[in-house]
Amino acid sequence: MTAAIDATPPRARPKPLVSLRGVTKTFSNGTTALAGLDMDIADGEFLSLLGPSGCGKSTVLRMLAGLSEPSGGTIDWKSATYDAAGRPEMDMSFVFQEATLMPWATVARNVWLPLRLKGQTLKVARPKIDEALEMVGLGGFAEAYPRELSGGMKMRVSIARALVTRPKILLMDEPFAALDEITRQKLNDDLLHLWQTFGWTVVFVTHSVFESVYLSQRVVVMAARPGRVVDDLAIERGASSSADYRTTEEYRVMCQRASASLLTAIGKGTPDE
Ligand SMILES: Nc1ncnc2c1ncn2[C@@H]1O[C@H](COP(=O)(O)OP(=O)(O)OP(=O)(O)O)[C@@H](O)[C@H]1O
Repeated sequence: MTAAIDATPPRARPKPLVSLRGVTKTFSNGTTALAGLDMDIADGEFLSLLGPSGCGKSTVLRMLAGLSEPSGGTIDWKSATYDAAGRPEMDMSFVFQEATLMPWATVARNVWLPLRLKGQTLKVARPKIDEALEMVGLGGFAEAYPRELSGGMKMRVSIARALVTRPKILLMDEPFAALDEITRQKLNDDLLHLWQTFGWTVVFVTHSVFESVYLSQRVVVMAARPGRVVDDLAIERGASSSADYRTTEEYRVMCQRASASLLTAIGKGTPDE
């Protein structure tokens, strides 16, 4: 006789790619940027860090990238190999708010940079450069110079430069904050499409409620002084396609919830239940 099978197993939680436990960061001038951060980031997840200026969003990103060490607590990459200095070797790229392109170099040569630093010649790297430029919709601009490009196109080059190493993890620090609304929405759509196609893990820092809810599966809301997590919202997108989602009731409700959390984070309200 077989044992009865529970027909309602608990919902499987995705395996964490990285776990942060009790992470603190105090700078040498005494500023406590983070006070005891606990967070799991799942493999393949699109997670946004949303919060007011100074709540430690960039500090979290920099620590994930290994550019800054925590003062306390642990950052545990579950399946990483480690380099000689004890840092995890991850297929990871960083995109900053500024495109930071070399003005004297063509688009192709700008995108080449990370591979050049790994010792690849332009000739060897070329197929990967062209592939990355195609991915961001700049297939015809390889020989253009940054001065010939709009702000949105420069950011696309910056994203192509991040993608040229074919990373599995993308860390993005307010990449679209300086762009006009229409360009930003277009880049949001294209980023979402790329994420849906390639399944990277994305950690995306933003001040924008609308952007965070539109892009993410999870929005982690942070508060400042000291930096901490105050809410963790799962975004259920349902069946809406990208473009339609912005006009749905689900989107409006989630934006309202994230806004309420953000207002709480800056001390101007209480979150909705
Ligand atoms: N190198 C540093 N030395 C001293 N203090 C720092 C340093 N870097 C950041 N801070 C401080 O740590 C706190 C968190 O900074 P962080 O840049 O992570 O915040 P943020 O949420 O990303 O802000 P913003 O949205 O304005 O970019 C802030 O008070 C900031 O002034």
